[in-house]
Amino acid sequence: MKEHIRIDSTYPHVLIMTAVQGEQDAVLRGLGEAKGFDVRLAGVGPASAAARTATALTAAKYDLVISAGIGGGFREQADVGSLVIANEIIAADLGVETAEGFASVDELGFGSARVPVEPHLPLKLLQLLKSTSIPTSIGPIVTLSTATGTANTCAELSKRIPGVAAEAMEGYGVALAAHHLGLPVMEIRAISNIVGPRQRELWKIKEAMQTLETAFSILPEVLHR
Ligand SMILES: O=C(O)c1cccc(C(=O)CC[C@H]2O[C@@H](n3cnc4c(=O)[nH]cnc43)[C@H](O)[C@@H]2O)c1
Repeated sequence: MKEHIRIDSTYPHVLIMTAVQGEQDAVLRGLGEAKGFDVRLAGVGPASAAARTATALTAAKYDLVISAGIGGGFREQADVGSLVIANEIIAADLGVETAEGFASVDELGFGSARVPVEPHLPLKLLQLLKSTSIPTSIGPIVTLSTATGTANTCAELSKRIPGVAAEAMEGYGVALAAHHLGLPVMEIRAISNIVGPRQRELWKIKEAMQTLETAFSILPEVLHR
């Protein structure tokens, strides 16, 4: 008789938050029959994401929370078609403007605009993604309530946050709700466009959804399932 070896997962119940339905569908296609994952809609922007993640976290017990979807990549850090896994999730517009420039809530002493991520999982996912053709990088992902639409804002963000790899609009909200409950977090973004002057017609949404699907087909293996 075949012997079945059971490997207990450190993360038996995982909550995945996506902004919109298309992203949710891509993640669900990737996960396939994998057990232990709930994929919920966060809505667009950090406030909606925080509120809806907090609601989901009061309704059930989870061991890991992931913000996932498409995102903008910073030139020379993350190309369209690539995947970025966060090593830090940063609310890039949470602070004040001063005559000397932007000052974050950290500098003002009002909490932190940065949420640390689970340190081992990004590298494990990166390693397993080597079996695919998806270029993958690990770096800071910023959350903004207003998506960047000019070269000036893009340059300012790159200067202020060294190595910033991607931007999206929900990560910090999802991460903060999880962090308040002591839960580990991740953010995974499939790059649909380059951050800078807004050129919506150039966004490669279909390709980014395919990248997202592939990443989530690998994730159960990363979490030992
Ligand atoms: O038009 C569509 O078919 C479509 C399908 C799925 C998603 C969208 C979105 O526009 C989602 C917005 C969502 O995407 C993130 N995102 C993507 N690129 C950026 C960016 O350059 N800067 C900030 N956010 C970006 C973001 O998280 C939004 O929630 C459309």
